[in-house]
Amino acid sequence: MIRQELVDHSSSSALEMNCSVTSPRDGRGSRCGPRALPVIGNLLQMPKNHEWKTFAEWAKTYGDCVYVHILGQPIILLNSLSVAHDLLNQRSAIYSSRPRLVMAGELIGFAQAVGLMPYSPRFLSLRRLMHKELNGSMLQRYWPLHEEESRLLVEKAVQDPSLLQESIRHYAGSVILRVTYGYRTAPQNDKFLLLAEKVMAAFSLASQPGAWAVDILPRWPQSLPFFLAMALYPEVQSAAQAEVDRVVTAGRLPQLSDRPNLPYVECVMREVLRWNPVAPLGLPHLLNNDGIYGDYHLTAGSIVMANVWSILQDPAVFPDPRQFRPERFMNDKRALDVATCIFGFGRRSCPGVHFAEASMFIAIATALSQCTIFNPTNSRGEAISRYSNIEYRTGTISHPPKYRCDINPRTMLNF
Ligand code: HEM
Repeated sequence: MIRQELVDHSSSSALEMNCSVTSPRDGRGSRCGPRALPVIGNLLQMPKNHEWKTFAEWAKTYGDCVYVHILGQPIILLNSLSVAHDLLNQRSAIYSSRPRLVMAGELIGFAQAVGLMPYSPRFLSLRRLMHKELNGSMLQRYWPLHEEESRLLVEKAVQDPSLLQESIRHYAGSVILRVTYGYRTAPQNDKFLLLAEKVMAAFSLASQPGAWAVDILPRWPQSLPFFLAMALYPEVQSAAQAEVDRVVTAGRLPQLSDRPNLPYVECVMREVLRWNPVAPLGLPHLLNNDGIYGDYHLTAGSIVMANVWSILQDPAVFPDPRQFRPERFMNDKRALDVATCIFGFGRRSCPGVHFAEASMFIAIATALSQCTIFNPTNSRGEAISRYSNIEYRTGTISHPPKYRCDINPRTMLNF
């Protein structure tokens, strides 16, 4: 994934990083990343998939701040929350630009997308606009829309579970097209949704690190892990359904105004986000001034990536991290704080966080109130269990592999 991007960067000025960390105690120098070859640097060591796992392994040898370079482009990999917080949050004034994506940004034309823009006056004014539109009381305007689209999603899922993944994609695209253009999508084969999907696919091909195109078609691929988690953990599903049934009186569907009264469902949503983060390495930041951090001298022009996946798998904060356990968020402020890194850092953190959470929450609550999800199978039709090795797809956006599950309507169907 990084390779493509780094070729785009190979023309950048000779960037140096003093990565030799001298221990103040014994004066011996130690390296802070895998040994690099002349010119190509660490190109051959870069993993081809699931980079976040390799980066977490490197951290065991080289520490939480790992340095690599490819064709002269320095890359700093942050593998713990404290380092990511110190640099990307505390020093966000100099860690908030974006690397230049020649192929996706300039050739294909995504350079004007907020998510890819360098830190500039134009970027700041667009961020301010987004903030106004996507925060506070403004968000409530979208509640009826989220509720209606969630109902349609669950209705479709119950009608034909084999189309679950398509229905979720349709849901995500519909919400955005309605909010952005006031356009209502057709139930099937909507021409604009199909076009948007093609654009996303082209962008993904052009440059994986930027495959987010976040401001064009933000997605909720997290709804996919939700259905999978419920099928794998029926006891969680029952507990969440019991809470929904207690709060949402028979004859109506959940609403976003019910959210404060559904704390367990809230924890289910947090756990869905944590369990397999949608963007395991977030989006790359660019350091635009030299900086000193402890023994490290970090040079302007370095790409900085936080390993969100390894932060969210830290057993000290999330015991048994591979298990889906919403209870871990009940009354645990530290776990809740750590989990905020799912939405990124500092001045580039996701401006759509509250919008995204509202949309996810109501889709989850509606599904829990209306259906039971069970019997998960893989693409070969074999049963999968919570102990199966479910390898998520690699890329800037990490999706679960194709799976199927059965979805039965519950007795009180309110559509
Ligand atoms: C589950 C859903 C979502 C997740 C997990 C998510 C996560 C992220 C992450 C990790 C970043 C990069 C942050 C960084 O660079 O430090 C980001 C950026 C961004 N997100 Fe989201 N996002 C979600 C949904 C949304 C939605 C619904 C919107 C819009 C309504 C949105 C708009 C954006 C924009 C515009 C950026 C670029 C910000 C910038 O570069 O300054 N996102 N998001």
